Amino acid sequence: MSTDPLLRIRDLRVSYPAAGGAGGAGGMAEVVHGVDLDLASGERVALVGESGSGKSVTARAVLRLDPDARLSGGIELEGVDLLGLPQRRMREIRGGRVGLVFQDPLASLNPVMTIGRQVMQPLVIRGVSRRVARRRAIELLERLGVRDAEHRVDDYPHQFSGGMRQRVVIAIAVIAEPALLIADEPTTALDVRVQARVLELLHELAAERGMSILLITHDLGIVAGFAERAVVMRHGRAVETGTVDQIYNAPRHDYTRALLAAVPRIGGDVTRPLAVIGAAGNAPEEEES
Ligand SMILES: Nc1ncnc2c1ncn2[C@@H]1O[C@H](COP(=O)(O)OP(=O)(O)OP(=O)(O)O)[C@@H](O)[C@H]1O
Repeated sequence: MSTDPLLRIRDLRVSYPAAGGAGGAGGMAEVVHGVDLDLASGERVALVGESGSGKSVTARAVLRLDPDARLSGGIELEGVDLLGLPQRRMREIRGGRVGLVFQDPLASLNPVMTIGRQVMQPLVIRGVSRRVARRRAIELLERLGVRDAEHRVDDYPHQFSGGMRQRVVIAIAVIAEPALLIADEPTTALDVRVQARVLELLHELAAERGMSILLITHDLGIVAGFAERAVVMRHGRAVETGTVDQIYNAPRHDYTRALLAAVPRIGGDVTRPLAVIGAAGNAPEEEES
């Protein structure tokens, strides 16, 4: 049996045209500096780090979503080198073998297309009949907790709440049964209770379908109950990779310790101010209250 990972990223470097011509050769500035990441079939991995650490750029590189980005290194999905594929094949992979969920559900939905048509679309463009696609869309929305989905498929996005819209976005991402779901801060825009439910749904879907998930988050607090492994990113580099248990209980890198210290803990002292992550990656500054 093959032990090849579903996704294998090696020495990934991502550069963008540098503003004002500064930066590296050819006026490019490198923002991701040689990231390695493996994701096994059915595995849930979290990519964690502060804003600007390169998490989204890494995730977007997997699907080659930024036409301006120059990518080097290796990205293999199911043994296929994605960096060598023509754009036509990449379009098949997006929404096909790889589903995508972004932070802002409203921005990801078309305001003038019904929910049903948007959820059906990945199936319809892959040749499934409208009748079958509509049925599958209704079933999936119901599975994701959209009540009365039979009728609500004919609504428009503005008629859905934020949490319900994020379920719709998840439905669009998974309806074609991807092997991998990339979820970039999928719950950041939601209130805490809805956040927990959406993460639970993603977890259940992954288990039911054997789907892998790459969860991108700045919030180490949500990783423990969700992922099996985590990759901690800082300044465009993966500074620590390990099981969630190891990362939480025996972090090796100062920066990981600082991120952990910033997570409010249930049962912890809620009057203590949150730790601030030091600019040089030192232990967090703490203030007595
Ligand atoms: N299209 C782009 N052109 C130039 N630079 C970019 C582009 N997209 C991202 N960057 C830069 O790459 C770096 C990493 O950004 P990235 O969005 O991956 O961070 P992140 O860790 O996902 O943070 P956030 O949670 O804020 O999105 C940042 O310095 C950002 O300014």
